[in-house]
Amino acid sequence: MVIEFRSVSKKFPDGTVAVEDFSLELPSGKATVFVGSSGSGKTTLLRMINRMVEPTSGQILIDGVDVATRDRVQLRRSIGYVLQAAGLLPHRTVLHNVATVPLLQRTDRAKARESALELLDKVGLDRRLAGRYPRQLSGGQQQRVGVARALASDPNILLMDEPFGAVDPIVRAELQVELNRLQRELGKTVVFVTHDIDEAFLIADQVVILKQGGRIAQVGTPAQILSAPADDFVASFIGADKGQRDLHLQERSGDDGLTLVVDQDGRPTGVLASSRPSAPSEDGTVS
Ligand SMILES: Nc1ncnc2c1ncn2[C@@H]1O[C@H](COP(=O)(O)OP(=O)(O)OP(=O)(O)O)[C@@H](O)[C@H]1O
Repeated sequence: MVIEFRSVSKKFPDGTVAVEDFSLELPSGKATVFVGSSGSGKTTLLRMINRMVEPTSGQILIDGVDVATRDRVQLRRSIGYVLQAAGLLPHRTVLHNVATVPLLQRTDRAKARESALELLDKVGLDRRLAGRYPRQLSGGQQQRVGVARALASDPNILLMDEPFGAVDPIVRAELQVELNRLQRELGKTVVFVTHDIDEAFLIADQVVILKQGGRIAQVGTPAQILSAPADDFVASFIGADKGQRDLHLQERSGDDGLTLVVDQDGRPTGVLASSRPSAPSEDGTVS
């Protein structure tokens, strides 16, 4: 499903302008990542898609339909939402957490249970964890449950707000790879928020680098941004000014055939031009 922002602004009652005149199309079945420093309006942008926050002006359309015309509860249930702390219900089992929305929608209990178990398989969790409570899981496992729960109503859109922020770097890398796989397999329109540019490059089909007030510094594929940062702000944000690192190559698991140049810490610093010969703007190899 295509999501379109049309001149969207959000001013909170205390006068804070979180987003000003933001327009952008988020392509269907692709992952768009909003990345920017704290307070740049990422979460506000995300929450306006499912009407947890209402814009002050402008419109957000999903497949051409203004979300303002949709029933809020229905809209929210039709869109998957994953939060940093997984947002699981502490006194419910893993199975119950995953099946929450289908049960609310009065899906047959046995059917909800079976699909919840299948979702655990899908996100790489052992079915034996189904009877546990969230506190009996590791942070990474909790995040997987959070993703399974968001997928339970089979939404076409998945909103993810710093979902991997609270887990350690190794588990985080695993979750990023898993998300790439799921994204390819399920073809959802994913909107992902992070302040970590490296995470953005690993996950995104479309990267949106934001300044304060939700102002767009640059939009493009990871390859376009890495090879041609729009200005000094972007160059500095993506670390292009940090000088040479100890570089090697890594195939990205997306379907774009991209080969990233990464440093010794696995942070993307460039893209190999020969992997996508048809795109003339992607001629910069290493930043
Ligand atoms: N309910 C609110 N009332 C007033 N101001 C708010 C409210 N929610 C957010 N803001 C302000 O709007 C701006 C954008 O906030 P937002 O949470 O969208 O940023 P963010 O880029 O997601 O930041 P972070 O990375 O810190 O989560 C900030 O200045 C924030 O303080």
